[in-house]
Amino acid sequence: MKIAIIGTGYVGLVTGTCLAETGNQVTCVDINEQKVTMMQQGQLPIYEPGLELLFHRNIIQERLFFTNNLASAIENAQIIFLALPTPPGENGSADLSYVLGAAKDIALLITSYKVIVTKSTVPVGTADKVSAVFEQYTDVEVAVVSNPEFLREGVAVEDFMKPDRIVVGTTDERARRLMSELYAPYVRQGNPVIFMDERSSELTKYAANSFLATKISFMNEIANLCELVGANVDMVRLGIGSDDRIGKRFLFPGIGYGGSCFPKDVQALARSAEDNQYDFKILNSVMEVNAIQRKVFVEKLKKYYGGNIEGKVFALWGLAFKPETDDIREAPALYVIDELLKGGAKIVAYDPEAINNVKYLIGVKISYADDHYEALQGADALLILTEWSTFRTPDFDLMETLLKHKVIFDGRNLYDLDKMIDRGFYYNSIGRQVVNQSEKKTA
Ligand SMILES: NC(=O)C1=CN([C@@H]2O[C@H](COP(=O)(O)OP(=O)(O)OC[C@H]3O[C@@H](n4cnc5c(N)ncnc54)[C@H](O)[C@@H]3O)[C@@H](O)[C@H]2O)C=CC1
Ligand SMILES: O=C(O)[C@H]1O[C@H](OP(=O)(O)OP(=O)(O)OC[C@H]2O[C@@H](n3ccc(=O)[nH]c3=O)[C@H](O)[C@@H]2O)[C@H](O)[C@@H](O)[C@@H]1O
Repeated sequence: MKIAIIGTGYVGLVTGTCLAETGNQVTCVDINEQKVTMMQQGQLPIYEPGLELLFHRNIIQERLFFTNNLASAIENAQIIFLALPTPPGENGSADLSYVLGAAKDIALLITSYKVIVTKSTVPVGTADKVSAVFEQYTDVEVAVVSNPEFLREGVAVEDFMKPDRIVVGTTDERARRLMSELYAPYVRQGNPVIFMDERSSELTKYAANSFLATKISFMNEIANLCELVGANVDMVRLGIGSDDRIGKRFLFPGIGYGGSCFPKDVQALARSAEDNQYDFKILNSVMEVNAIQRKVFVEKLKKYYGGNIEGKVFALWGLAFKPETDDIREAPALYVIDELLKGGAKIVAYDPEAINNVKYLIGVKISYADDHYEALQGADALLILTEWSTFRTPDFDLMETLLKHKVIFDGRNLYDLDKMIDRGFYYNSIGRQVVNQSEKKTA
């Protein structure tokens, strides 16, 4: 099939590459000329595990193309995917200007039937708005389909190639046939392509993200309670997760969810409920808990130093909002950095992939290390903010020689409490007892 993808961010580029992988002819369009030039030269603008191999293979085999010329990209395309940003707009509702603007541009160019697919996360009623744009600017027939994306950054290729499910919202029979054909190679193991109306499909996406965010905020509250009552959240997590009705996944407490989606999507759904005179109480609490969680982490740190962190040197392990990505959008690490700097502390940060994005964003206000051990040199404490696998089994002997004090604040619960007791580290994690309180004297 001939496909056009408008927008080559995390979603558009993964979608385009993975659709080319099953034999489709895919042209990706972006307004960012620098990005397009990079991709035309065979360079990936993002870090996403497993993407590089597929990206190069499909470029070499001439199934994957990049351009900033919308007209040439959509001319022969049967299906046009909109993978454009939907950032928080006024009052937190989704800003549809990218999506509706692109719809208008496309409407002014097309000369034959097209299936227009909204891959971006968009509020209920957007398919109708997009259809209205086409009705206004062209007489050519189109079917506007909602096809939300459920991939996770860091495992995006795997998620796209083997999705748990594919949701397609359409009432147009021709579009339904084309979408079934397009996705058939991805559901050969039997996972469903679930067809529904456009509105239900649009809401499904927000409901999924909001439910997952709710799970995380719930566990963060359980973790906070664990600290007060002397329970261990890891044990509670295992205890409840083995119940199939609850499930083992997405029960990890931490310093709050970040990323480009959960924060904006929970907010957008709450806003959308409000617009419909519905007070979505749970969502408001989910957001409140999430905002508090990163503050709790910084407060614990400050309390340890008697409220004064001025001149302290902190080694930060992890800057990305989650491991296996270079994405720092809404990363809790950015909040922590900001608060530490406000308190007069010094920071030496390390992240395997996100360091350049942080350098670009905040520059020389903090120092950067070339590896995680280098960051520890002379630091008063180590702060773990992203659970990269390279941090999981570090050389503790080496850490002891590098750190000025054996103090770790772990926002991701990477280490075993007994091990830290044996090692004599002051170890403060989430929802578990604080280990080796006596070490505090050394700080
Ligand atoms: N990042 C993720 O993991 C997921 C994102 N989504 C949703 O997918 C949508 C896109 O998200 P991302 O890929 O993260 O965004 P992104 O910000 O990484 O990429 C968007 C791309 O669109 C380009 N663009 C903007 N205006 C354009 C135009 N008029 N024509 C062509 N290109 C244009 C930008 O230059 C950029 O490269 C959002 O609605 C998001 O909520 C859904 C599932 C997962
Ligand atoms: O709409 C989107 O953009 C995507 O949002 C999330 O994917 P993503 O943001 O890439 O990453 P997640 O793995 O979901 O993690 C999000 C945040 O939650 C945090 N998290 C996750 C799981 C957990 O148990 N605890 C926890 O604190 C992570 O650290 C991270 O900050 C969803 O998982 C995807 O299904 C969805 O497509």
